[in-house]
Amino acid sequence: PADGSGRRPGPCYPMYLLLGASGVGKTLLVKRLQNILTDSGWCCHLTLQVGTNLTDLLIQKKITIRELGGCMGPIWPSYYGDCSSVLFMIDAANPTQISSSCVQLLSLLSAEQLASASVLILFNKIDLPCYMSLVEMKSLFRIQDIISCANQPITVVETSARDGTGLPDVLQWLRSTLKDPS
Ligand SMILES: Nc1nc2c(ncn2[C@@H]2O[C@H](COP(=O)(O)OP(=O)(O)OP(=O)(O)O)[C@@H](O)[C@H]2O)c(=O)[nH]1
Ligand SMILES: [Mg+2]
Repeated sequence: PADGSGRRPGPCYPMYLLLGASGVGKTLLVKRLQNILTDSGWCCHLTLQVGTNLTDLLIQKKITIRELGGCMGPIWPSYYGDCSSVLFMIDAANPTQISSSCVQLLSLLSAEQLASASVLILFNKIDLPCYMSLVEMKSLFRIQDIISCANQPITVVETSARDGTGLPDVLQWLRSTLKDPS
């Protein structure tokens, strides 16, 4: 039984990477997704590892989400080989972080190991009054150019991990990535 006691720390597939700068809301997102799934009768299992959070969610089948803290940015690429899809989170209420997030996003999109990964970009914290709208973000961030130049299928969502806005879209994206085998 998968009760966690004798569990090896190795990846369970499919593996999703959850990336983004420090404090954008990755850990809260995963907790919220777990709560939504648990409330609707699915079971979840959370494993904590040093520096990385591994979360198993049951969505039709079991998937594993590995959160890599923003402070681990330099070693993100060492996890690319394991993963089938990427969730990249941006704090829409923190304009000063956007250009560095843009650089991180471009570098992950150009990584050879992620060439066939599905990518979900989350603009989080849209509950805050100072958040930038998707229209503003798109022009600042040139998201349209990034999407059309990338080889990966990219989906963009606006979320609030705090009040739950957009989280059904995240779950729907997770399900959709399970449907088309990549
Ligand atoms: N207002 C608001 N606050 C949020 C939202 N999502 C996360 N936060 C808050 O932002 C802070 C950082 O959230 P975390 O989930 O710890 O961020 P993280 O991306 O996991 O950060 P690292 O693990 O350090 O990389 C916490 O105080 C959260 O409560 C959101 O959608 N809206
Ligand atoms: Mg975290």
